[in-house]
Amino acid sequence: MSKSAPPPALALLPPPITLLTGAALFLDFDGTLAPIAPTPDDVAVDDDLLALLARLRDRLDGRLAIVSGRSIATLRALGFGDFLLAGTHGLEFARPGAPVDAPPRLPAIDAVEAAFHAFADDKPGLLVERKTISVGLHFRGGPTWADQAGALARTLAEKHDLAVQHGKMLYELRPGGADKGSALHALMQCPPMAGGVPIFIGDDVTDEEGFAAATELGGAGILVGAPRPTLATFSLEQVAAVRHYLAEGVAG
Ligand SMILES: O=P(O)(O)OC[C@H]1O[C@H](O[C@H]2O[C@H](CO)[C@@H](O)[C@H](O)[C@H]2O)[C@H](O)[C@@H](O)[C@@H]1O
Repeated sequence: MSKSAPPPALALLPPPITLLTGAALFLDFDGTLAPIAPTPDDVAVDDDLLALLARLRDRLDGRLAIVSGRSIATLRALGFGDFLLAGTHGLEFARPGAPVDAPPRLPAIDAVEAAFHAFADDKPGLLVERKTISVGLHFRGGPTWADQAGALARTLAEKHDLAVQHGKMLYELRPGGADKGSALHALMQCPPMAGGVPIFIGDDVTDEEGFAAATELGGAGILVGAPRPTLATFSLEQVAAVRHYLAEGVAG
């Protein structure tokens, strides 16, 4: 987690298009490249988005990576197989066509998954998301369960020595020791990202470490969504604005 507390909510300016010149671009997925949907499986990636990202990556001499809470297996299934990827909040990495560099799935994650199911399965609207090396408890369809879901997540995290990742209507349990900021630092050490100015675009609290890391290295964060306390420097109001901004970057 970042050591600096986010400042109070301010209305931030949109990023200038010149910010993309020489950028090493780090893009969150859910809520940034694709609108938030009722469930994780309701999200699809369209060919226009993949083509736009491929053109932008070429323009940036390869310096474009997807940095997501989704697992790399899921990112690849969604269509991002040709891109440099960091998955599960900075725990997994993969280059196009190469094996995934990730820690093993811990037995504790299976135990948490069973406990999540025991809690959620008789409660309409709750959803347990099985992920490669983590597990999520979604309450978007049952928001009245938010407090109990959070209490359960924290109890299980302490019992099994895992990290709690709070997302949008989601508690996820995963091994600790990484976040999107550490992912950015790691990717900036080697080609193709090394030598660029890091720009991180994201919408969620899980993206704040990415904003902090990009800023530390002389770049900037771009928050997607309404004003809130953030370490980002700029903002774009919604997914459509992100795609428009990236398209402007391709056009130069
Ligand atoms: O880092 P991201 O790429 O933003 O991924 C974060 C989590 O995104 C997904 O959950 C969120 O999006 C879902 C689909 O829009 C939505 O239904 C859910 O309420 C959100 O929390 C994904 O399911 C998680 O695994 C990711 O960690």
